[in-house]
Amino acid sequence: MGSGQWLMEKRSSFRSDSFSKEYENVPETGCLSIIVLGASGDLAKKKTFPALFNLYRQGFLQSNEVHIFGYARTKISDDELGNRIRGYLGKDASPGHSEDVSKFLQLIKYVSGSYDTEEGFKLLDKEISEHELAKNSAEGSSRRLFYFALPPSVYPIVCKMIKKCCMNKSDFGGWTRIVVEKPFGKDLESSEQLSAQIGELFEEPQIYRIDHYLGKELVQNMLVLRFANRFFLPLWNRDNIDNVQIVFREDFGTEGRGGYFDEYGIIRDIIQNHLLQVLCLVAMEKPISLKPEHIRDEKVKVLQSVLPIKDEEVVLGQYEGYRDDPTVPDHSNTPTFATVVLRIHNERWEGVPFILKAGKALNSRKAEIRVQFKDVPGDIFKCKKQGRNEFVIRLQPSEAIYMKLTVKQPGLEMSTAQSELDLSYGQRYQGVTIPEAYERLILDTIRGDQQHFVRRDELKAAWEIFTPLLHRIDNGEMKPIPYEPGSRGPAEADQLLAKAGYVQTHGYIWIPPTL
Ligand SMILES: NC(=O)C1=CN([C@@H]2O[C@H](COP(=O)(O)OP(=O)(O)OC[C@H]3O[C@@H](n4cnc5c(N)ncnc54)[C@H](OP(=O)(O)O)[C@@H]3O)[C@@H](O)[C@H]2O)C=CC1
Ligand SMILES: O=C1O[C@H](COP(=O)(O)O)[C@@H](O)[C@H](O)[C@H]1O
Repeated sequence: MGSGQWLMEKRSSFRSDSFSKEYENVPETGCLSIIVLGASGDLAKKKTFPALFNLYRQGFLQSNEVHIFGYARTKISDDELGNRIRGYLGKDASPGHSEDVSKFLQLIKYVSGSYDTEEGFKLLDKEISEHELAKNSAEGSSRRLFYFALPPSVYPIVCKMIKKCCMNKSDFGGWTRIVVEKPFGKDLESSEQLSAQIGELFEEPQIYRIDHYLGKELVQNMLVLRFANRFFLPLWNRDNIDNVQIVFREDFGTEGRGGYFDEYGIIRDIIQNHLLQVLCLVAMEKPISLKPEHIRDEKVKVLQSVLPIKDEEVVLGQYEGYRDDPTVPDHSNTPTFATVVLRIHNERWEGVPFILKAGKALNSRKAEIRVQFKDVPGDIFKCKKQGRNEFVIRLQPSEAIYMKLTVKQPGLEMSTAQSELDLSYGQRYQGVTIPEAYERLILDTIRGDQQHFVRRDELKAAWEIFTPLLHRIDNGEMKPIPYEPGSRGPAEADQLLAKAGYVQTHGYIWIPPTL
C-alpha cells in the first residue's frame, strides 16, 4: 500500500470540536463501516468509491478496521459491483496498484434492498453487525458512516429506515453519521421541509451536507490566504476592491443529465451552492478560531447580509441545442447559463459587486475567483488603460494563484507593462498530488470535522437569497437568452459585467506555465 501523502493523525485526535460534547473524552477504538447507499449509481462509481480507494491506498482506511458496504435496489453480486467500479479506480501503473485494487474490492460487500421497507435495512444491519463482531469491535464503540449517493427524493425515508434499523449504539465512543449530497431542496420551502424531516431523526453534528467545492485545494486555501497574510488584511475591503467575480465554466453541455438538470437549472446546480460557498469564504469576516462552528457562524452572517437580487442584475442564457435532448421538454425555460450580481450590505463590502457566473457548453472549462482592485489614484504612469491589479485564484484546472500587476517594461524606456506574480501549483509543488475534493471531505466525515460542510442555517440563508429569483424564472417571468455552444455565453452577460464595474485587461492574458 502506498504511504500517505498527508500526515496520518492519531486516532485519538480524530474527533473534532464540531462533535457533540457528550462524547468528547471517549477514545475511538471501534471498527468503521462505510455504507454507500445508491451504490449502483453514477456518483458512487465516479466519485465515492474512487475517493474511498484513494483513502485506502494512502493508509487512511485500514483493512483491519474498515469495511465498506454498497446498498441499492439493483440485484447484483459483490463481483458485479466490483466490475462496475474497477475502471474508475485509476489507471495507475505504479507497482502494487492492481493488487491494491483487488484488496480494496475485497473490503466491499453489496447488499440489495429497497429504500422504503425495513427488510433490506435489517439485512444491511445484520451484515454490518457481523463485520463489527468479526473485528471484535466492542458494542457501542463502532462507527457507521452512511453516504447518500441517492436522489434527494428518497432521503427522508432512508433516514427513517436507518434510524429504525441500522443505528450504532454510541455509548462507548461509537457514532452514526450521514453524508447527504446536494441538491438540498429546490427552494427555501422544500429545503426547510427536507431539513426538518432529517432533523427530526438526526442531530446536526451527525449530518454532513456535502458541497464538493469546499473540498477543493484552493477553496480550502482561501482562509489561509486571507487571514495568514499581512498583505491582504488592509486591502480586502470596499476601499480597495472594485469588484469580485466567481466564475464556473464548463465546455460541455448537460449530456446524459438533461432530465435532472432541467428540473434544477444552473442557479440551483452551481450558483446557489458551489459559488455561494466560495463567496462566503471570500467575503466573510475573520472567525474567532478555526473551529467549525466559528467559521460557519461567519459564513451565515455574510449570507444574511446579501441584499435581494435585482432583475436588472441578472442575465440568463440557454445554449442552442439544449432542448434537443429527449429528456428536456421542448419549451424548457431552464437556464444553462447565468450571471448574477450579489450585493453585500455591510461595512466591508457596501458597493462592491460580487458577480457570480456559471455556464454549461461554453468555450472553456475553468473555475476561478477574480478580485479586481480599484484604479490607482493620481496615476502618474497613465497605466489605467493597460489594466487594473487583479488577484486571481484559479480553482481548476491548473490550480494557481496569481496577481496581475503593472511593472516597468524591461529596457531603456520608462514604460509600463502588465505582468504577474505567479504561484502555479504544477510548477511550485512538483510531484505533489492534490487530493480529490471527495477524498478530503469523506476523511473529514470520519474525523468528525464539519468545517467544510454546510450547516442547516447556512443552507437556509443560501436559499433565502435565490428563492425569489428562482420562482420568477420558474414562473416564466424571466427568459434565458439563447447562446451558441462553445461561445462565451450571451453578450449581455459581458455588458452586465462592464456595468457592474469590471474593467477587462486588453492585450494581456495570463498563460499557465508549463514545465
Ligand atoms: N452524478 C454526479 O456527478 C453528481 C451527483 N450528485 C448528487 O448525488 C446523488 C446521486 O447522484 P447520481 O449517482 O448521479 O444518481 P443516480 O441517478 O445514478 O442514482 C443513484 C442510485 O439511486 C437509485 N435511484 C435512482 N433513481 C431513484 C428513484 N427515483 N428512487 C429511488 N432510487 C433511485 C438507483 O439505484 P437502484 O435503482 O439500484 O436502487 C441509482 O443507481 C444525487 O443527489 C445527485 O444530485 C452531486 C454531484 C455530482
Ligand atoms: O455539482 C456539480 O458539479 C459538477 C462540476 O464539478 P467540478 O468539480 O468538475 O467542477 C457539474 O458538472 C455538475 O453539473 C454539478 O451538478
